[in-house]
Amino acid sequence: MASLLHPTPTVTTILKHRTSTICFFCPLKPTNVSFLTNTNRVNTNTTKCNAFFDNNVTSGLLEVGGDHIPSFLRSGLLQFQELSDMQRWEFLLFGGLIWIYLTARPGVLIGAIDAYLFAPLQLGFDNLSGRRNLKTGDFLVGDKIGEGSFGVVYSGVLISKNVVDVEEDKRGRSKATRLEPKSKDKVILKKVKIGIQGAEEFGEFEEWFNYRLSRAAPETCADFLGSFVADKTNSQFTKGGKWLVWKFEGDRTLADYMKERNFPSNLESVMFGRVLQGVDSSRRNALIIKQIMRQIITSLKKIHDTGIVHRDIKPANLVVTKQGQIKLIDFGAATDLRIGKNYVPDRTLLDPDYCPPELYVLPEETPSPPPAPIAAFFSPILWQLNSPDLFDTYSAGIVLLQMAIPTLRSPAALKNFNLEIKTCGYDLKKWSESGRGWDLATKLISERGPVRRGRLSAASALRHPYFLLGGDQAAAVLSKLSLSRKIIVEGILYLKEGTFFLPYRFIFFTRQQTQTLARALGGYRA
Ligand SMILES: Nc1ncnc2c1ncn2[C@@H]1O[C@H](COP(=O)(O)OP(=O)(O)OP(=O)(O)O)[C@@H](O)[C@H]1O
Repeated sequence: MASLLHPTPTVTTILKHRTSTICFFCPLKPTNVSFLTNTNRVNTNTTKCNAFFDNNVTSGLLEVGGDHIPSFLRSGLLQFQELSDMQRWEFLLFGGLIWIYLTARPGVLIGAIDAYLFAPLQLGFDNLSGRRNLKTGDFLVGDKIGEGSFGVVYSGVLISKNVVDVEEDKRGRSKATRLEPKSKDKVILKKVKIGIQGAEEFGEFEEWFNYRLSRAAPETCADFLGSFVADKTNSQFTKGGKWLVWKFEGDRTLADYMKERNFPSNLESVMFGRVLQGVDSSRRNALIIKQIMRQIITSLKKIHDTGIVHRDIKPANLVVTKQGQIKLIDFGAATDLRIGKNYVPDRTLLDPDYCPPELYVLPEETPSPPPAPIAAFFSPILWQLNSPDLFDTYSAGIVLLQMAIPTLRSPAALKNFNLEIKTCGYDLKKWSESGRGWDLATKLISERGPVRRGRLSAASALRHPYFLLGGDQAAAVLSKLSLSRKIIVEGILYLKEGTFFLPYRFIFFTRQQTQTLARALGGYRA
């Protein structure tokens, strides 16, 4: 049954013809039609919808085929019809605004539906299907592949009778070395550390985020299989220890690919299924990077739509699947700002190399979240005011830069870059111009042009802003000064431009030294 607002004349109609919903304007040919005005029901036999207008029905509810409209809906619609045009517009406007608010990011309405309907349904379904009844004996733990502050990550296999023959060695330990497991049975197991402060809470959060995303945006992250608590102690398990389990999504992360010299070409056939033909290599590289970036940003958009900010976006947390999908992993630092999950105002969980300058996902003065329903109700306002999602997009920007600039791929180079970009006030354009001399390089490396010019001479190159903003010169001059002069100069460098006459007057720099320092100031100030 559907309600349709009738444009002219002003009639609100509900039409139902047996089982199918129909439109007032369609060339319906019902028989045995009854329609209900505000006051009475009129039965008629007609062959066309439009015939109702001929019967002077300009307002009322229409029932076709003898079906009855539920009384609450009928009374609601009748009340709506009794409103003046102005009141109807007001009603619609108010309803529209409420709808916009409830559906605006991070989605109060869909979040409530998820929490009160989908989550319990998932729990019930998983319990019935046995998905939530994972046990210690279901897994064989293999090699350790990573370790964070709160967990240790292992590869492993889900024991399935058809796939792996489990044998016991002389000491009674399980062994599964004789049969290769099928890739679909490979899993990743994360053991939550025991006795480390915050580890247990971290495990709970990571589990919660994985379940939430498995409902809201499953394609963005690794397939979460569930968790279990070890029920015995042996060489692999400690009784009472919590384990989280994911499907094995791929044996390398973006960080692993980026470490190789031939990145990004090493991802070409993974991303595109084949080697791109007829495209020159630099363009091919650009296409691969663009594809990776598109996937990262698309996944971020999806998780942000649910109110989740990952807070640890970096190449090591992006698994590349065999099908060329980039999947987000490691949601231990994530926060759901729809309900304030894993949000502690003054706590920042971050990798300093990928973290934005603001350090916090919300301003530090943001209070601790209230109970979930209240937090959820106010979350669109919080989101609009603070745009917490931009925390992740900064990290994604760093990933893009590392992919595009090979010299930024090593951890040391990235640290250096972070210092430089801080000095440039996080102005990447300034960084590329002053620090890297990009503009100068483009003017030095170019064709001569028709009159054998078109490239900078050494003299003009020295006048280029790259050299004028010479932090190197400031450092060189400073290194030759006595300590007392150094302190004064440091102090002056700290002040704004226009105070340079001071060293000239009082500490007898040569004019040239003063000018050099003045020029250097822009580049030196740390
Ligand atoms: N679903 C998966 N499929 C394949 N590999 C995975 C999967 N999940 C994790 N890994 C691998 O395990 C490594 C560690 O995982 P994860 O980052 O979640 O653990 P962690 O303990 O938080 O480590 P860290 O804090 O160092 O990031 C990843 O870098 C990746 O190589």
